[in-house]
Amino acid sequence: MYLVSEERLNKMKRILETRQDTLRVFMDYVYSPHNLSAIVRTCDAVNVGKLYYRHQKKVKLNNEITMGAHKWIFHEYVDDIEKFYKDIKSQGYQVVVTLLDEDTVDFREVDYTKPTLIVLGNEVDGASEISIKYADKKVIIPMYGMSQSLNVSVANAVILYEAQRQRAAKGMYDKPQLPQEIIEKTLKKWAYDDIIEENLKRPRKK
Ligand SMILES: C[S@@+](CC[C@H](N)C(=O)[O-])C[C@H]1O[C@@H](n2cnc3c(N)ncnc32)[C@H](O)[C@@H]1O
Repeated sequence: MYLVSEERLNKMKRILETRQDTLRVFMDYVYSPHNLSAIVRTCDAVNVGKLYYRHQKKVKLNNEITMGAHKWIFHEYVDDIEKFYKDIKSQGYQVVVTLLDEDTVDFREVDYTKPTLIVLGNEVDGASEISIKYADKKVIIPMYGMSQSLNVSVANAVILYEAQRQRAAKGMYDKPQLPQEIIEKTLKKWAYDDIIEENLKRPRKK
């Protein structure tokens, strides 16, 4: 029988204690499973607080898409986009929309140590009109080659690692942002899910 080792439990605890609750990402109609997977993995690596997504077919993040990384990230499907933006702004978040436009600033000019929602646009159409309407900042990653844009998952990584750099420099990975009761509750759930999943994978002895 599989039981969670102390080492694995400590790892789960460390993830929750360094989680950047106030750094969040919204995938605004990003649709390619490959891109979704790469974005989820980078969000996991930087330890973002939450990942929001919406998609025409209400795609559910699953192992096939994310290679398992979605298990460790708090994620939420956005149904009512107006309500979503109103709620997040009322919680004091700045909305930073990534965009290929004239009317943008260099992504490094933003202070990502503030509560921040980073918005990623669709692979073909870019960010939606509604996201642009709610943007506090519109940012661009400068491009000097022939290509007009980066792959959306690459753009996500570039911006998240700038946010990670600024937050680490400010010591924001050194003390927990999540309330203790959320850390404990999540730890219990992760440990439980881990045990169930591992035991289901193991062949039964006859
Ligand atoms: C392939 S791009 C979309 C291109 C689309 N034709 C447009 O004009 O927006 C997909 C998404 O990646 C992000 N992105 C890609 N390159 C970027 C850059 N250089 N600066 C800012 N965001 C970028 C944006 O979120 C964009 O919506």
